[in-house]
Amino acid sequence: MQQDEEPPGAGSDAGPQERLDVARALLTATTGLAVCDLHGLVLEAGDALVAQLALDPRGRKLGELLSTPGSVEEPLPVDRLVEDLLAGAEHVLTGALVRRPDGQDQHCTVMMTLGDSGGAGHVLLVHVASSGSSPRGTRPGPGRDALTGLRDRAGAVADLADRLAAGRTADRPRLGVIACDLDRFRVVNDSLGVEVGDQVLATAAERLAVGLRGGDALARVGDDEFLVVLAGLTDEVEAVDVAHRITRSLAAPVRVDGPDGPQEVRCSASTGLVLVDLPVTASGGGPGGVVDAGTVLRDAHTALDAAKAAGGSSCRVFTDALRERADRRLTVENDLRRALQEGELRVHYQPVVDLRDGHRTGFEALVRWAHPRRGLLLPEQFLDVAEDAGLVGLVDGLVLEESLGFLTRHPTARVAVNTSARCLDGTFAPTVARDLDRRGLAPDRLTVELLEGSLVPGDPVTEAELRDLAALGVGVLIDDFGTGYSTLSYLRRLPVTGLKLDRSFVADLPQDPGSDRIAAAVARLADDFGLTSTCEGVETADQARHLAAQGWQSAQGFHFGVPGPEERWFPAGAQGA
Ligand SMILES: Nc1nc2c(ncn2[C@@H]2O[C@H](COP(=O)(O)OP(=O)(O)OP(=O)(O)O)[C@@H](O)[C@H]2O)c(=O)[nH]1
Repeated sequence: MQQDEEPPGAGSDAGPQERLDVARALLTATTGLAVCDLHGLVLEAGDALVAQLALDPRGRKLGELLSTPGSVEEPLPVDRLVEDLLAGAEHVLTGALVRRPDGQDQHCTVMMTLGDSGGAGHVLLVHVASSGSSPRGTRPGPGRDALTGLRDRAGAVADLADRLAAGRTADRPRLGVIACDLDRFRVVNDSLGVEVGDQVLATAAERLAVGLRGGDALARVGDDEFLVVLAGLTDEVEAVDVAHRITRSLAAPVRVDGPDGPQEVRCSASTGLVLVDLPVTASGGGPGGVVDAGTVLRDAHTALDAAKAAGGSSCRVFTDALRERADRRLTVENDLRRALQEGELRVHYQPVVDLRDGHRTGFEALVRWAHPRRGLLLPEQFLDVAEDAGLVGLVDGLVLEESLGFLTRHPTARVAVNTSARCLDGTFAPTVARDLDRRGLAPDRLTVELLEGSLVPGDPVTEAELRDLAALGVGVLIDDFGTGYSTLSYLRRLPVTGLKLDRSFVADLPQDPGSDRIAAAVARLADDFGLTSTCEGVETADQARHLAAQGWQSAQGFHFGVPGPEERWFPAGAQGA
């Protein structure tokens, strides 16, 4: 990683917020201070640094005392960092290992600035902020993550359990535990390679370390997941502030050494915070009752899931209401797994008509759950749970299979199926091609509808899947058009064949002038791009006439027919569209 070329947060172009964050980190961290000459020779050292290093560093070179985070053998490249400062950077910031003579190496964050020695030129001001240590030191090995040098999951859980068992003290009544996970990190790996992914992970670890105070701990507990334990909290606001600061600092671009040279990568993170009232005694019984590490981690995760569900790059604090919601989701998830096995999911079909003459051009396939107790459930009552639980592939696969059967039984029909972008994992297009071929179906009788908001811009796997589908002749339609983000860039980049206007722009037609202008503009856009145009949620003849006059080609909605089972459209023995 090029972390020493210009470390994250370094440079004279650091924004005011970032400078404030750095200043705050220094004020709150257990910081060792040293004054060095420009070759890194330590001239003066504070007591905290002497304690951190377990020796008196005066007269020694920084490179002997500090190494790069990944390798204890590799001295911190002090000369390079000083060069950045001399070139104008306000400060440089990097992760490092403190190499202690007792072998108890410590992960730390080093910040350097230039100071004025008062006539004798510049000196180097060095701040070494400790970011947690291991009983066995930070050399990658058991209990340590090899990439970042941080504690691994097992080490983090053991540390948390120890802290909970130790209970509260007057100045440490609470713990704050933050689960932090990078957003859509897979895309970085897939598009730029795992080496760049590693650089992003290492930078995230460094940025997290900067925000730590004495006694706090940081660990890498999963692929792209970190755990921060904030010790000695008296105030809830303090913890929320740290969580927000982490979210903000990770949202800043990361400079990496990419396949085509240096570049910036953006990979935000979501955070979930849980506040734990520590028990009065080791056996529990304090205001928070008995708390175990597993429960705390589960609650932090529940908050993290809520932050992810809010779209990422955000922070959520755990509450009992979140727990109840998570429990309810788990119940629905288990029920859905059973329903999939017992064949309770059904496909209904809603007609799509040509707006010019009202003839039926095809159907949209819509999943329903014939729940034994709750009746017929609509997709919005269970699909988000299916997405979260990784079941959406099974649901979409079932709808696709049923729809292909429908096309086989009704040779002139066309059908559009909804597909989660999550299913575009490299296997979708080949599966569709094989299934169409097996049934002898023309590909242009099938359209795949993708929710605009579920598409990840720039994901090469998704883009390749869409290209393969389009090359096959399958329609690719952006559903709920106008509600997601990066819409226009999709039209430019992706082989989309059609747009479906979201029902929210249809609901207030023809009276609402805003909806009217949007609908008209999107119709023109579709026309200009040579795309098919469909509107959904058409409920009145007035709306249908208005949309037809704007140039929309086709429509669906209660005005033309509510979704129903196959038999409604094709009574026994009937065929065709
Ligand atoms: N570069 C790199 N990648 C890793 C490492 N360990 C795991 N990964 C990858 O990290 C990715 C983790 O992705 P997920 O957490 O499933 O998903 P995500 O893309 O971050 O999506 P969300 O968390 O839902 O926002 C996977 O692609 C793993 O292969 C590692 O040490 N280095």
